[in-house]
Amino acid sequence: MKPSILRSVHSALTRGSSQISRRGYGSEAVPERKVAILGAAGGIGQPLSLLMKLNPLVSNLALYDLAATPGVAADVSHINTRSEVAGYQGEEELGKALEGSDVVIIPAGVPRKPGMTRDDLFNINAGIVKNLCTAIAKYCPNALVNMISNPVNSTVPIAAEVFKKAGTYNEKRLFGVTTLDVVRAKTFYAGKAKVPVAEVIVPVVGGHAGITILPLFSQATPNGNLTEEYIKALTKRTQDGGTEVVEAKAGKGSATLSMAYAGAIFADACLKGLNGVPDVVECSFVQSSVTELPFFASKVRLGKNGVEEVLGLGPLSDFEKQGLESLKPELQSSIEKGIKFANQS
Ligand SMILES: NC(=O)c1ccc[n+]([C@@H]2O[C@H](COP(=O)([O-])OP(=O)(O)OC[C@H]3O[C@@H](n4cnc5c(N)ncnc54)[C@H](O)[C@@H]3O)[C@@H](O)[C@H]2O)c1
Ligand SMILES: O=C(O)C[C@H](O)C(=O)O
Repeated sequence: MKPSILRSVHSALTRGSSQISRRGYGSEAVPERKVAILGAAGGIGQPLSLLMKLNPLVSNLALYDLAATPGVAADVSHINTRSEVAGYQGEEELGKALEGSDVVIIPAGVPRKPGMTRDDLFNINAGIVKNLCTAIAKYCPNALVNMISNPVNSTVPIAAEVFKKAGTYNEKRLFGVTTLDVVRAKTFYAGKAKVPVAEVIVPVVGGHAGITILPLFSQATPNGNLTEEYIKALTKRTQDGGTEVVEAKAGKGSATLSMAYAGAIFADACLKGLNGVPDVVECSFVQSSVTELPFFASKVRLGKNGVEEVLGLGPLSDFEKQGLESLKPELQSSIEKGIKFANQS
């Protein structure tokens, strides 16, 4: 990697600490923050471990998986950045990995193969998420939980039910990570609108599967004056972005590198919020009253308690209004499926 590229990756991930410095703290005064990654040896987990090791807001990085974490942790720990890295392997070490965590990121679970929907992962991943969340409730009940494991539309409600049963549920602290949808929407929009990708802002709302992913290109900036035909094509490409990668990988999994990038951006936003950086806003799938659905992705203001404010949808085009109505039945049934699973097993 060219030094200039490394510098921009580093600066994208360090904006939080520089804002803190500008607000009167020395870099040594950045608070201690422990981040745990569950599924750290996987396709997402490894590059995400690397990116979180580059984040100066992290003081302790706990890498947990069923196997192979000693190697990943030894490797990542040689990088000369702030955080101390520790690897934890097997269920008996899960408690130690979680204790004291401020943010827990969960990419544990199986990925799709061509021809599968995210819901086809439910039977395996629902149980994994349930067990991990049971441990989170026990060992770090106040952590912010960043759920990456699919199907996110169901795994987030599962986590909520597990936390409710344990008496630790706080709706401000549970997030479905939908940042990859935003990352894709920005990239695809910039390409078509011929605007600098670094300047693009596009909210993506709804959920994280097929038509439940609703990019709001009518609110995209800079304004690219795209025709309705282009907007429809961009919407479809964003909704099918995960499938595009699954097909290109031809049986070798789903998005890992772009997801690690997206996961690192979202975790960084959570850390900035915890540290009191103002105006940190990201889209996320959270408990919501923006629509009649109990969970919904929209812009969320992050702060010292996690979610400070769930922001509304803003003005929608007719095409987006239609998309919103069409996604509701599928999203509702995925949410109900998660709730039912958590309460029956
Ligand atoms: N939210 C999103 O935008 C998004 C994007 C991409 C992938 N995903 C999802 O992320 C998940 C992981 O994808 P991947 O490509 O990294 O898969 P992977 O198979 O490469 O890695 C998953 C890792 O999870 C580990 N694991 C399994 N059960 C575990 C348990 N009980 N405790 C701890 N670790 C456990 C495995 O050992 C493995 O290392 C999948 O469900 C995938 O669909 C979500
Ligand atoms: O598509 C998948 O299965 C993985 C992930 O949800 C994605 O959007 O890339």
